[in-house]
Amino acid sequence: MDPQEAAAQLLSLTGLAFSKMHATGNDFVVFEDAAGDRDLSPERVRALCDRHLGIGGDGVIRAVRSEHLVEGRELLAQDPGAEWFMDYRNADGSIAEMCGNGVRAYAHFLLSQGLTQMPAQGLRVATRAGVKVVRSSGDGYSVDMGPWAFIYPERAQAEAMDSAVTTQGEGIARPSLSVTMGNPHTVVALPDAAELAELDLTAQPVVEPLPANGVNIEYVVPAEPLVQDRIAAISMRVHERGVGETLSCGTGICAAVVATRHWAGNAGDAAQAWAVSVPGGVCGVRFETRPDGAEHVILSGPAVRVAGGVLG
Ligand SMILES: N[C@@H](CCC[C@H](N)C(=O)O)C(=O)O
Repeated sequence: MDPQEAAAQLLSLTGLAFSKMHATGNDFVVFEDAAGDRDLSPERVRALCDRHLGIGGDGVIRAVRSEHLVEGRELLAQDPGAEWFMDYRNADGSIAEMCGNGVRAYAHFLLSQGLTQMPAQGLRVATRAGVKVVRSSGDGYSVDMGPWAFIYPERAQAEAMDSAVTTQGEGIARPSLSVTMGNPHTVVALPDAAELAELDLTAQPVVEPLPANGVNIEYVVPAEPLVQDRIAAISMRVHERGVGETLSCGTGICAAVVATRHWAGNAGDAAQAWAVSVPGGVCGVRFETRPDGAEHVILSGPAVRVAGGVLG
């Protein structure tokens, strides 16, 4: 970003109190705007997220009372407990439907700033991908991320692959599987940890076909054997839509588990839970089937408030 432009954008936010949060290294600038008065333009988001000229982050999260946003009011009408809306923006200023690490960081922000308390049945957070329920867990927070779905269900079921991903510096298109967790993901399996470590994710990988609104891309290596002591383990790196490579992506972790389980067939059925290692730490994933038959993905992991400050 141009330094003068960044300075001007930050000046326009003078006095804004913020927290710097992270969840397995996926980092966010989080602030309260209860009444939804702040114009969170893409330029302001880019300035806040700039790692040299701003605070630095993979995204910005604005805490708005649901009643003050059109999307929030719609959710509140069905779910009066969803008092706070997570307004999530990627570092490039684009809007994303959902953020699995962000929602844990957001819950931790609301609780640590005294903006809400943890109800016995869990904290209901309104997002553009619906209401998510966050609970305290042994490793920090767990989130019911809702049901998963294949983006191209027919191809996914018939061929277990539905798209191809070409990564910078590689002359091959690798087969992949596309999953929505409210936001879009394409998952690629790699044979071993060395290939995962060597990937060049400094440029946007090319995905064919590209989902209409772009996609996050996860590269996974399943443990060998996949399941030990009823825990399935995978390692993952991610290139996030609107950001670039990040140290972790919660929705990406869920999508990676869904794809790996699909590929593993019976071998994955023995797993009670999944442990996903990313450069920023480890998250847990498990599945829960609801009475209506829908299979929900439960994501768990830490959330940390690193620091707080005031702009200007
Ligand atoms: N890091 C997030 C996902 C953030 C949004 C993503 N970049 C998108 O555009 O969909 C996560 O933890 O899920």
